[in-house]
Amino acid sequence: MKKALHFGAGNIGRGFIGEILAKNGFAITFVDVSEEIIDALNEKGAYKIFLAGPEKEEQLITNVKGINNALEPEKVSAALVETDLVTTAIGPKILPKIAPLIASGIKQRKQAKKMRPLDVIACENMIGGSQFLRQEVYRYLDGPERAYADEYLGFPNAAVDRIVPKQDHTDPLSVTVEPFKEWVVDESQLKAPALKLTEVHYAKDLEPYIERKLFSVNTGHATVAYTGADLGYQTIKDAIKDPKVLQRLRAVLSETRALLLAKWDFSAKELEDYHQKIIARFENPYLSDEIVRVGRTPLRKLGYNERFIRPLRETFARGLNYQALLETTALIYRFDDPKDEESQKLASLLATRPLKTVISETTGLDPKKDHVLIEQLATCYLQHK
Ligand SMILES: NC(=O)c1ccc[n+]([C@@H]2O[C@H](COP(=O)([O-])OP(=O)(O)OC[C@H]3O[C@@H](n4cnc5c(N)ncnc54)[C@H](O)[C@@H]3O)[C@@H](O)[C@H]2O)c1
Ligand SMILES: O=P(O)(O)OC[C@@H](O)[C@@H](O)[C@H](O)[C@H](O)CO
Repeated sequence: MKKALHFGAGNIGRGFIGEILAKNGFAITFVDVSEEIIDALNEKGAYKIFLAGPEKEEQLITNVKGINNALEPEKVSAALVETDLVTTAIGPKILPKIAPLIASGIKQRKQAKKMRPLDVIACENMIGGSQFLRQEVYRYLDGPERAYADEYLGFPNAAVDRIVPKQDHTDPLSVTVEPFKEWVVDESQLKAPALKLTEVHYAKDLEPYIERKLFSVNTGHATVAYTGADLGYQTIKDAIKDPKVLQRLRAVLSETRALLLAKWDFSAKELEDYHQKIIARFENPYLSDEIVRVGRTPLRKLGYNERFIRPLRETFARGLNYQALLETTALIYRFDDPKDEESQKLASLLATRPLKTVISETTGLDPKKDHVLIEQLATCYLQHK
């Protein structure tokens, strides 16, 4: 049986990546720091996925086990020597933390003279996720190890799309997911094309796909979250029933749609259908997704290449409309989740530093070059009642 090593046994890891790997005949070793999940995987060797729809269809994923990388890091590198594929769904900020483990596995593969290709696919919500992981891994490799990795290791970028909310099953492994799913991998960066997965789309150029996904699903999702939070809602499905939220979502999607149309080879009809489908996904009555999950880590979401600042910069540069994006981005500074460290850090920055400095430092916008956007964001923030 083929072997996959997957980092991050959380919602999307079990609820999507695990499903596809299992369907493709892989035995999966999940790596995670959650003792509860890893122990349960090793005890049961299987888990269930439920589809959030009227039928509540279920699927059993078998041939799974786990390694706790906080307790047994050496087992992770040993597993990497024997694996046929590596995937991650762990969060962009955690990738640098697992890079040394992956590097150590690569060193051992080299020592064991494994002269066969291996792809490492980061399935995170970020542009260039696998290539970012590659950079982090290479920091721990010397010259000959880098040469080995150049020859045998691929880090193809990817875009993954399936809404998997926080779970409330009594069984820690069961996971409820939306029926929709899409996984796109950059074919040009594959080292082991013989291991192409069914139900995964391989694109010659991933950029249009990742931008379409991030600036539609994720910009839209976060728009519902931050607008909904501001109006006192707790869940995405409740927030989107409010006409003010839906109107803001439509306005934001129309702005990012104009940008995607200007940049890439999508047709207007294709993008309109895609956006309509996204709205229906957010409205799914069988899925309960909390606003605090979708709005989580607001400092990450304010990043220069992230779901708001990049479309803001690019619509601005192209003379396109960006008013709804601007108003929504300003709301991120008002998002308050006492359990979210980044939300609390943002509040403390706002309390102690000048507003425009905070905007510039949190978004990476340049006070000289991007002063118009910084001014406009500050005005939106201050005018908000
Ligand atoms: N949930 C979704 O709808 C969804 C959809 C598409 C993409 N994503 C992306 O997938 C990634 C994971 O999201 P998620 O929703 O599954 O989050 P999650 O919190 O459910 O899962 C993350 C897992 O990583 C584990 N983890 C954290 N630090 C670790 C470490 N140092 N070593 C090993 N394991 C560690 C956590 O214990 C957790 O089980 C994110 O990049 C997210 O943007 C999520
Ligand atoms: O995972 P984040 O924090 O980048 O974004 C939150 C949600 O928008 C996201 O997890 C979506 O549910 C997912 O990207 C759908 O494919």
